Amino acid sequence: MAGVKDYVNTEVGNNREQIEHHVAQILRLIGEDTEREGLLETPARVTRMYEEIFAGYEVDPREALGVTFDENHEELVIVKDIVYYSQCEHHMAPFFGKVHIGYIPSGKIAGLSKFARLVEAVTRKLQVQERITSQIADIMVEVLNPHGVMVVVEGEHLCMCARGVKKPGSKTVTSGVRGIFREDSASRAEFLSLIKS
Ligand SMILES: Nc1nc2c(ncn2[C@@H]2O[C@H](COP(=O)(O)OP(=O)(O)OP(=O)(O)O)[C@@H](O)[C@H]2O)c(=O)[nH]1
Ligand SMILES: [Zn+2]
Repeated sequence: MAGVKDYVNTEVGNNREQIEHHVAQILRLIGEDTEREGLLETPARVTRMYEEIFAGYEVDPREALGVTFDENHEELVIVKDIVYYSQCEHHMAPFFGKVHIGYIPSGKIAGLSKFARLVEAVTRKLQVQERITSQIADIMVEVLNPHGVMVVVEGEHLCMCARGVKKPGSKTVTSGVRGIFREDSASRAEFLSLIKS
């Protein structure tokens, strides 16, 4: 499988010329001079950036988590502070932060790097934070069938900082809780205290 950085959106790659054309149009429409030196390469740069930041469309997130091992560890496993960058689907403005994933396996574990790959697969596209959170939790359940999953996502949304209500520093925190974590407040508390430590 390709490395996290190797994922590209081939749809963007196949439509490079058109995307560059439309980016140049937008530059003109906002009042820019597309012939000035600093902007000559900008449509091509934006297109290359789209190949990267929209690479999630090319990846099946279930496969990202794909390689699993049979193992008898039935205690809490946490992979925390997984940094993500995504784009809000309302404004196409970046939002970014950290994902914390905890699960209690029931015979099946995944390689640790695969959690970061799963996060890449669901965040590198137009998204809302709630959907990122529930997709990660649901795919964990589907692929690993664990006793429980808990996902916490922290996000800072530029559409709330740089424009609109202009509230820099405000953070959105979302959680997804599946299986045993729903009933067992002690497991939830253990997860929450460990992601803070
Ligand atoms: N629930 C949720 N809302 C989001 C997310 N990202 C952006 N938004 C919100 O999406 C909403 C879109 O609201 P609209 O009223 O259609 O758009 P708008 O006029 O640009 O809204 P303002 O941002 O309030 O100026 C805004 O309230 C954003 O803060 C997200 O990940 N989850
Ligand atoms: Zn937004």
